[in-house]
Amino acid sequence: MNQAELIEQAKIAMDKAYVPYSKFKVGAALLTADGKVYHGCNIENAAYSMTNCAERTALFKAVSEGVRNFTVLAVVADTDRPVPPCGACRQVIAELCPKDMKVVLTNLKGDIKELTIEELLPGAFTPEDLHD
Ligand SMILES: O=c1ccn([C@H]2C[C@H](O)[C@@H](CO)O2)c(=O)[nH]1
Ligand SMILES: [Zn+2]
Repeated sequence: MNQAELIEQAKIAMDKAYVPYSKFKVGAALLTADGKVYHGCNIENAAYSMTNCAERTALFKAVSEGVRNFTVLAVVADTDRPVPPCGACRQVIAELCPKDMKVVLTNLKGDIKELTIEELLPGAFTPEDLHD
């Protein structure tokens, strides 16, 4: 699957967003080395802080199926600039994805920004920091 196709998958995921409070839909599509795609959307809650972002929804779905061989994560929203993942998602991406994995940020106008998670969250706290 190429990048344009993965972005289309993220848009399909975006349509599923449950956003009665913010009305701000976000979609994510996470590609694995064997070509599987995990969709994620943001899922809000009346207890606002329980909201789960699109990026973490996709990652948690995959990890809950024992899948970790991620190669690209695409994220889309109707933003002026390519949608930047929040700090919480950056931390979770840093934990679960390879340092050099491509994160493709985009918007509905077709602007695209490609970054690695190392660039999105330099010097992240990682599992290695827990060891002696
Ligand atoms: O990268 C982002 C940024 C925001 N949101 C969600 C959280 C909330 O539901 C809404 C507004 O912040 O957008 C995401 O899912 N991903
Ligand atoms: Zn987030």
